[in-house]
Amino acid sequence: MKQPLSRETGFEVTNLEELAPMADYSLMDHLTPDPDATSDGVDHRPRQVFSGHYVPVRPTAIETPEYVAHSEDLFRELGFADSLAQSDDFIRMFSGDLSLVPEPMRKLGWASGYALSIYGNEYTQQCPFQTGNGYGDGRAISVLEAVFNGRRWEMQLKGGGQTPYCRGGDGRAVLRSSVREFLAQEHMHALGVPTSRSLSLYVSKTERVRRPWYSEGSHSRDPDQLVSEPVAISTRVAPSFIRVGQLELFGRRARKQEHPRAIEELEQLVLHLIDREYSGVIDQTLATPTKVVMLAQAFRGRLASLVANWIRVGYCQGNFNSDNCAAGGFTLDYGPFGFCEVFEPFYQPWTGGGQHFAFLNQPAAAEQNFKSFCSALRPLLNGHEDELAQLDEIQKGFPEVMQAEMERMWSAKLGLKDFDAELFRELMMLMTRTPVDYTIFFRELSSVPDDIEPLKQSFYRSLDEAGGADSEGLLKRWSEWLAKWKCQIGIDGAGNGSRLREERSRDMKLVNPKYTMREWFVVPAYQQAADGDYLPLRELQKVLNQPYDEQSDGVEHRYNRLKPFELFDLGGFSHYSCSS
Ligand SMILES: Nc1ncnc2c1ncn2[C@@H]1O[C@H](COP(=O)(O)OP(=O)(O)OP(=O)(O)O)[C@@H](O)[C@H]1O
Ligand SMILES: [Mg+2]
Repeated sequence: MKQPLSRETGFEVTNLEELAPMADYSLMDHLTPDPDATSDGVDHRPRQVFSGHYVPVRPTAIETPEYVAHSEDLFRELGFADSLAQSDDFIRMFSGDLSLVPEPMRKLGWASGYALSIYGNEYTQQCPFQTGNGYGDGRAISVLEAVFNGRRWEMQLKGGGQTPYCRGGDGRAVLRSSVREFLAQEHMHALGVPTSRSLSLYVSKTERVRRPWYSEGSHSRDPDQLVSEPVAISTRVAPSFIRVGQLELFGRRARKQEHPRAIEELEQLVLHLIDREYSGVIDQTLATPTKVVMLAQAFRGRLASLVANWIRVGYCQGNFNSDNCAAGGFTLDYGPFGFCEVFEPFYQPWTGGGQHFAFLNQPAAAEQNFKSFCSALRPLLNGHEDELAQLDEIQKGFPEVMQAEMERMWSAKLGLKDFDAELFRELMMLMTRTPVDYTIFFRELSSVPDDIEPLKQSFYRSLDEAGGADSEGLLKRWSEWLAKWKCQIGIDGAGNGSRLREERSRDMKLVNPKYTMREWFVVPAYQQAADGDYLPLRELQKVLNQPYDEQSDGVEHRYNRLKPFELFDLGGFSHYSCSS
């Protein structure tokens, strides 16, 4: 039976009245609001925001909201009863209507500005004013900060209507993209990858918007039609939503001395970040320059580990700009992402993304974001030569730290104590040339097979075919590789069922998931959800939330499968042009 986890309170939260006392808006109270914002928060026009950390905004509720799903795991962690997700006042709040929330909850949310760097290059033209002052949360609005079971969380609606940063966009998210983000966040959490979390998902029964998307069976790279889709609001949860891009906005303003409080606003934001994301590792009483150096060091470690984890589970972020890079070192912004099925080193599901954000280029993209992060901090170290030199060293050391994380990760995936570069290189070659399914291959390998027969389940072409399909002699090379690998993991000659072999297998299965979020499972789930049938989505949610478990035969039969050939190169399945 499920235990209520709310240890402090000893009961599960079943309605907003019980939740309200946990609200604590320290961000709104300690950071600076935009001085030009209207007090009622209904100023939704695109405009320039010159200073302040956030704009108070009233979300625009979606019409006739209906419950789609919530995260039972997160609800349990927060001490919420599952019934809360379908209670009227909770649905109202998390579908964007704050007008009736009980005090001390507030009827205003907040949106933040951020800057954009793409692969380390600063951009300002992406906002309608060409200054960068109109860029930020265009459709993300935080609505609550609260402390549950001793942990502080910020809750943010995605698709909650226009903000001053909307750049003329409608501020909405469609059900399709909301389902993808909702499922992916909890799947990543279950995979053990740091991420923003999913709280809830509500769809409008009547409100729709038009978005470019693919017609059925389209092989076009770009969407070939405009489709009308239901709007939805998903709520995501994290200790903070501070992005590298947000630090950059304030860093750039400080660097250019754009207004008299620019440096102070940068410092406030950095201290807030430390408080929210790094309080366990950075002592509050230290002087700011020391804190800044420690922050860079801590973020470097988290970012490198995060990206190594992405690669471990086959995740490609797709659009790893600085504004999609959370300063807390977790995954944020599930837009044009995808999970690698056929192993391709440069897998990139987003057609607009380019190779620099492709699967195995993510460590290099992370390095660029880290460079942007360090540049944003630098104004705080003006006149502190020692700390500046330390920051430079930390920045320079990124590739080495990243490489060490990658080697650790590959070693774990392969059950090795130490990284073996030659064994790894040969494997990459075989995986690419065969080619294999990334998830199925590593999971099958985790069973420590006697020969390559079980591994063939992951092959996307049958090398056994008559007619010279194996002209490169790959099967022989696979067998040789397997023998070498077994030798390296120390089970060469160890019989089936030997203790060592069992141990290796168990450890490898803890890092090599069996189930992954294949887009062709997700497409029918969001299509049926658009027709009002949410059961397929909830079934998929259950499967993806236990990715390392064997699960039932039925689940295995349906979900542990190679991508069907007819879905290759299909728009919306294999690639997408945008995500909104
Ligand atoms: N429909 C929309 N209306 C207003 N702004 C939008 C809309 N879609 C995207 N934006 C804004 O455009 C920018 C780039 O979009 P991107 O796809 O990176 O983010 P996103 O998916 O909206 O959100 P996030 O990064 O918050 O997860 C963001 O600042 C985003 O807020
Ligand atoms: Mg984004």
